[in-house]
Amino acid sequence: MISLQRDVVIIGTGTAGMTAYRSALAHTSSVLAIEGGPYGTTCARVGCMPSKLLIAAAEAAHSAVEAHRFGVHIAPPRIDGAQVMQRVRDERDRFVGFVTEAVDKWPAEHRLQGHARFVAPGALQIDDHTRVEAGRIVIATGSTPDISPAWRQTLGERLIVNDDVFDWQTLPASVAVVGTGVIGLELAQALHRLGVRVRVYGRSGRVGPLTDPVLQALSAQIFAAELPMTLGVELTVARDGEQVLVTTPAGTERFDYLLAATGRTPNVKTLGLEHAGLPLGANGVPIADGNTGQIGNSPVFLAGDASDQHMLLHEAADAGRIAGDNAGRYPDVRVRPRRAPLAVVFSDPQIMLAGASYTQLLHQGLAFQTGQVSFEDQGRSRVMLKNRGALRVYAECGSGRFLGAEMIGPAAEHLGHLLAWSAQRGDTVQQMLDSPFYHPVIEEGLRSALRELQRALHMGPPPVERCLDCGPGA
Ligand SMILES: Cc1cc2nc3c(=O)[nH]c(=O)nc-3n(C[C@H](O)[C@H](O)[C@H](O)COP(=O)(O)OP(=O)(O)OC[C@H]3O[C@@H](n4cnc5c(N)ncnc54)[C@H](O)[C@@H]3O)c2cc1C
Ligand SMILES: NC(=O)c1ccc[n+]([C@@H]2O[C@H](COP(=O)([O-])OP(=O)(O)OC[C@H]3O[C@@H](n4cnc5c(N)ncnc54)[C@H](O)[C@@H]3O)[C@@H](O)[C@H]2O)c1
Repeated sequence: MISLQRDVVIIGTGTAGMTAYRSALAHTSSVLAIEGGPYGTTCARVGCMPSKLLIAAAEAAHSAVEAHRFGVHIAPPRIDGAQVMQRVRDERDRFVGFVTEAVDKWPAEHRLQGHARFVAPGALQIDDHTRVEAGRIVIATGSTPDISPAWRQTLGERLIVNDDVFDWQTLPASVAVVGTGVIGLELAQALHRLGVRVRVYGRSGRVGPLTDPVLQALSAQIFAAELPMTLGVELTVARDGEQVLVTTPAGTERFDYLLAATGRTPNVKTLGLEHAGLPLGANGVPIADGNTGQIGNSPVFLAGDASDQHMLLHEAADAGRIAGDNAGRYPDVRVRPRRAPLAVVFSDPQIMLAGASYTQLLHQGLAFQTGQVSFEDQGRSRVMLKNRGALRVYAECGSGRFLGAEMIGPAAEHLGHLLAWSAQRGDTVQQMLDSPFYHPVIEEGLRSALRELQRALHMGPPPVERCLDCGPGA
């Protein structure tokens, strides 16, 4: 057994671990980053990037199918599944290559491969080869898909998760997608548009992460119009040769695979936390301060998906930076306020939540008002035949301070940024309305929603129907 001592040890070299490493290095060169799996990060290997590559291929196919609505007639697209998956894997490998190149440049004494677990407070064992005494530790171990053990036993390799999809050599004929959260929605729609027979199964009637009941209902309606869905049911699964049978009260359907998109669990169960002397929550995850990453008063910090908070790339990067900096400077731990919340789903139409969500506002007990725009008749959206969905914006009564927004509709990834930036700056609705709006753009729809909001706050005139400065189509 090799014995090592380091000022700062980071467990996990995903996005959070890599930013933690760089931040800790600013304080000490005695840093060790331990990786139990392949280098390359979840985002690049099996997450954000390959999923967006698959979605991009699906968008290309869908544009061809929809072209006739413009009077442009092209033959139905022929989808070459092998070529689609080849591009997904090639581009994915390129992104992964950028990450592994960065890790390769780290000094060899800063890297160690193996699974880390606590054997005592401040002491880690890596597989059966190394023991490390650490002054400070950052836990950045990420998350893994929740999989029902019973389904795994019944279905064997016919039960798949996102990781498996991005290693396919070609597209299968059929997939049952279980879960109507972010991963389920993005992957089910992409596969459907690429010609795979898909059915989406949901335990609840909810589709996607929107919390505003008006938009949640619209989301369910929009996606159910395109995707075969069976919602609000418990299902049973069986295996028949190389096929999966999914049974609900609505009947039994046969698929090549069952894709579990039923949530993700922080990777903390095999960390030996019972030996770490840390305060743990009911779910077994250490209780950390979101603005410092510190777990209790200990020299141990938590970052990224492992914290079970905001499982998003930019949040993992920020949390890693904060945790690494504080681990490096410990005991001089500093508070780093977090950015305004922002989440985007890359479905069509896209979904976004910026600033406080509707549900958060209800829980906070703030007096707020709502403005809304439908994209059905919105000028630019209609021009592009992207006129589905709605945006709802929220602001505080009395001050007129913009608080947040939720949306399903065109260009939500871009509107989400504008709105998260406004929420972070603490803009008032009036300040937002005083900003420039070009014509004809989807942002004019935002202006209509803000005018309605300003009126609901009793801070502005009644909005003019079919407003003149918007040209035809608000
Ligand atoms: C399909 C999919 C699509 C996504 N799309 C988006 C998106 O579009 N936008 C977005 O913002 N987010 C997206 N996400 C979420 C985003 O990928 C994650 O939030 C982010 O990658 C988490 O980074 P992390 O550093 O916490 O974890 P990871 O990158 O998973 O890193 C954790 C590392 O710790 C290692 N590890 C675990 N346990 C140990 C141990 N005991 N010892 C040593 N090493 C260990 C693991 O091997 C891993 O390398 C997506 C996720 C998925 C699954
Ligand atoms: N665009 C993005 O930013 C993006 C994309 C993908 C993933 N992510 C991140 O990854 C996280 C995990 O995604 P996810 O989709 O796995 O989780 P999720 O929590 O978003 O959704 C899980 C869904 O599965 C359902 N479910 C759970 N058990 C079930 C069962 N037995 N039968 C039927 N339905 C069941 C839940 O009701 C829920 O709707 C996301 O919350 C997000 O933070 C982000």
